[in-house]
Amino acid sequence: MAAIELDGVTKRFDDVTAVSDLSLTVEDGEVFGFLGPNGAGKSTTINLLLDFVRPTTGTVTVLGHDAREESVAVRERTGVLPEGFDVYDRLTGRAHVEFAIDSKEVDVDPDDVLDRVGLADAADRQAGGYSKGMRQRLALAMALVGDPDLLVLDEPSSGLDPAGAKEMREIVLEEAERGTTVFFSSHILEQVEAVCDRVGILREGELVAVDSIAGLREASDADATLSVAVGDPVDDDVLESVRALDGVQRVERSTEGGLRVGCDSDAKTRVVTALEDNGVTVTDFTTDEASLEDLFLAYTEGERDEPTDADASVAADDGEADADTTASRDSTATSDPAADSGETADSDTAAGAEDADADSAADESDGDETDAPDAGDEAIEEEVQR
Ligand SMILES: Nc1ncnc2c1ncn2[C@@H]1O[C@H](COP(=O)(O)OP(=O)(O)OP(=O)(O)O)[C@@H](O)[C@H]1O
Repeated sequence: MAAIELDGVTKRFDDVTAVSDLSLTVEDGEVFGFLGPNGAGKSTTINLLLDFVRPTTGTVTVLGHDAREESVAVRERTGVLPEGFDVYDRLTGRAHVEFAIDSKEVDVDPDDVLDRVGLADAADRQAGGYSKGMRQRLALAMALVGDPDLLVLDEPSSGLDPAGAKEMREIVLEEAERGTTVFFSSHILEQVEAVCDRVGILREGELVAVDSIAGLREASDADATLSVAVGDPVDDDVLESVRALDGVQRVERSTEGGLRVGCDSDAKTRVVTALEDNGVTVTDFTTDEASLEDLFLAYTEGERDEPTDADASVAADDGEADADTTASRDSTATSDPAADSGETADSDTAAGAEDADADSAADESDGDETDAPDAGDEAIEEEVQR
């Protein structure tokens, strides 16, 4: 069974189309990275999964439940780390987790959960004194309460330093090993490379690619830079003939007297052959593959009418996790500060996700947001009073 299934989902806010005709399947147990630049529609998609916003058209199925009709069942089995989560300064770490336990109505030892995220020693301290990394781990602890089948993490490494991001990554991987499906968003490809089986790239509300990072890299026409060492200096006319080759974007002379050629991956052989055909002795050549950042930009910037081989219509059908990428789950997952939060899931949503007023959601028929975060806010404030 698929953990998440979006079928032809469009979400419009007045004249803004936040998500457009999105069809996507995330398999059970998969770690799926959801990528896109600011405003691409990532948070909106997450809010659609949780019934915090409702699709204008299309259907959303989460853990086999219709996200609209059975949002309570979805939330019972889903842990959420919202973008821009912040703690309640006066509450201890344990009180935060106890709040999540009460909301989910589960019988769990809060210290066990805090231990899982490495906060056991800080359980009795007020969360206002926690570092950014500790706050994120606390948010994750709240999301982990009740061993959810699905973890939804919106920019989970937001604002963390490399060490904090590494810890977050390790916890995500541990959860994945327990069989939890993880769906998380980021706007930086490097952050998800290590932990994700597959990534989906969203651009202006549209899914432009779904694949493993290795698959994306292969399919992308992001430049590689070819460095060619030559026996004798290359004449200007030879240089021009290389520049004119199909798939070559730029050619320059290197300081060592050779050439540096920016070209599509599949143009490398043509460059070397053309040089040799023109009597140039190629003594060595090396290629620098496009960086992850280049790759991300190749999918999210530039002309829209230059689809890559891994465009969504091809790749979205590929429901299986790519074995190559699964094997490479061991690297980074960092993120920028959540300065851009506040569009949707606000700081109270971690609590609110479990506590969201399902009736108020169900009462809404026009597809606008529900006010789940406030429900969580009030309840946690009551907790403070006690
Ligand atoms: N409640 C709303 N009302 C009006 N427009 C909205 C609302 N929520 C989102 N949008 C718009 O929908 C688009 C997608 O926003 P969304 O927050 O989903 O993007 P995102 O990919 O999560 O961006 P970021 O990385 O900045 O968080 C944006 O143009 C945004 O302004």
